[in-house]
Amino acid sequence: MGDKNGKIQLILRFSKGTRGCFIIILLASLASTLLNSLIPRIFGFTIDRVLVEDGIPYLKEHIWLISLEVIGIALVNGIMIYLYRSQTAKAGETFAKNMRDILFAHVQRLPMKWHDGVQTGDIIQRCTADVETIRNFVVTQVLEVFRTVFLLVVSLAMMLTMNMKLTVVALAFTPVVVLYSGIFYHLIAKNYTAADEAEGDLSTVVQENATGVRVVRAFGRERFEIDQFDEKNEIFARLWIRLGTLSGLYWAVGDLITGLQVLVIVTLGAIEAVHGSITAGEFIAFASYNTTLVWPVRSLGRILSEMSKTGVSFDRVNYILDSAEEEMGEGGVIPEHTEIAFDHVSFGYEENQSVLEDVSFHIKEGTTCGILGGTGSGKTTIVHLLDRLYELEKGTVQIGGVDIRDIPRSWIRSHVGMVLQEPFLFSRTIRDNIAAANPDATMNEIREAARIACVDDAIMAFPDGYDTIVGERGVTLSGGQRQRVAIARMLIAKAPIMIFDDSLSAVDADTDVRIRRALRSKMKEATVILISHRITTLMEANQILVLNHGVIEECGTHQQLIRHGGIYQKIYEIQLNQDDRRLLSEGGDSDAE
Ligand SMILES: Nc1ncnc2c1ncn2[C@@H]1O[C@H](COP(=O)(O)OP(=O)(O)OP(=O)(O)O)[C@@H](O)[C@H]1O
Repeated sequence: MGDKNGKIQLILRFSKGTRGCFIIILLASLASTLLNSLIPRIFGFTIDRVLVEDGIPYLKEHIWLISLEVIGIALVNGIMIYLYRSQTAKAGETFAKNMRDILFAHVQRLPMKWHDGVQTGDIIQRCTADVETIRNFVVTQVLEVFRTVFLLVVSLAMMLTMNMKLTVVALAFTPVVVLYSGIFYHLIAKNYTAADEAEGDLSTVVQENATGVRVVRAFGRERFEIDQFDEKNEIFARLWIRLGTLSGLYWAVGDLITGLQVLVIVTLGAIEAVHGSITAGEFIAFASYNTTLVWPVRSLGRILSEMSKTGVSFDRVNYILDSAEEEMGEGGVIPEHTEIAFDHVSFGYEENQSVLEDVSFHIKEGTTCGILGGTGSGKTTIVHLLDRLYELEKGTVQIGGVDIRDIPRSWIRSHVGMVLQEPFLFSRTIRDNIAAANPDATMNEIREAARIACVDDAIMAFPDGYDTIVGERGVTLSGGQRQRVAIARMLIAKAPIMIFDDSLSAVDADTDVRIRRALRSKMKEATVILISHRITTLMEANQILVLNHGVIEECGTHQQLIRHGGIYQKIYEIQLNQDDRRLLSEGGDSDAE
């Protein structure tokens, strides 16, 4: 169940803004309990002192006074219940909102390595279902604890004033209920963990299928995916049925024990009344208080079983909050220029994995460096390290002569602009997607960026133009259009370091040339890394690195590499077909050589 202090601190964090509500709820609950506890006493008093032959004459004549008293109590009680319910709703929703806000903000700041290790469905499960379990417990069960304690104390006090012996008998059942509740507490916790995790697995399958629906259709994998879902669904249902059965058993045993207790008290109470140790009115009031006593004991069991679920959910939420956020490193050293240097860098995402091996290169400020390499050769990894998405293990990476570990991450993120091979666009308008990198950008700037990315015409051809919603709720953009919108998004950030990670792979060779031409002036102002499988994309670069299985095999300008006669030259020969010859003659009026 982890560290109790930690949990209390978490509850305090989540309950910000709800403390006033909780105080009102507690007071209303206390008042309501006290008022309710008066009723059996009034009934007992009426039976013993009013309805009997020698009853109080005044009250006999004015019996409505007793009714008035009961109505008054009911009225005030109603107000208290209203306060209790309305404040509970307010506290509950505020509590859950705080929890979701804190979790979402934290997930945003967790390092890439953390995201690599968890499934999306599991994060969703922790941020929704687990939050709901905790909310439910805190606003209903925790308050129930107070109500239960109030009821127990008040009922016991009333019972003790009437008959000590019967009270002791009534209390004798309590340890039994507490003991069996404790046993169920552990059983339910164990089963709830499995059921909750199964729900996370199920969410992952649904989420992956919703995202990858095209792949599923394209490969005719519907049957396989349905079977896969059925299997997870079956496990999920089985675990929840088991949990339900366990709860059913728990309630049945609980009812049996409490039923027995009531039976014993009514029998013994009746015997006492017959012997005259208590009056008839007291017997009725006592039996009534006993029922009220039984209820808190029963509810104590329920609280324990809910607590076991909440403990599991708390640990699952805490797992996210306990994970260290990315250190933004404010107050570090700010580089004065954007020369990039990798010095003897070796890296693997996992232990004993070697993705980059002793990689060293320099990119002068304002120049373009092309990277060519086969699939999985480590090109994107170089970008990840430069953007400090992963921590370096061996060697150094510098920007402007400063080790990137000394540069604030926020500076790096706002000065390194990136376009990925499969860019992600939000389900918002195209305008919002482009402006995501600079919310203050004017419409003119947005259109200018889109023009350079050669996507303005395509956007204007949509009926809603820049207000066209992208993705699930709107227009589906082609792969090439998405890449070009992402290029526009990067341009709007005006980052002095620009990275194009195979970001023209989905556009045809002609458009590739057009975009590169349009980008030329922007690229001259920046330090650029251009990653591509296509030599025509890279050939204008000031230097080109050829990466093979994480090692830099060749380095030089296009002409130097051709002359060198290595891998680059071979790839060049393979790629150089008729079309490319034409493009080379059009686009190859290079600045580099
Ligand atoms: N998050 C990760 N965790 C573990 N291994 C990873 C991770 N990302 C990449 N890898 C592995 O690192 C190696 C290099 O990947 P990288 O993405 O850098 O290659 P790439 O040259 O960009 O490939 P491509 O051209 O196909 O995009 C691959 O073997 C890949 O499986």
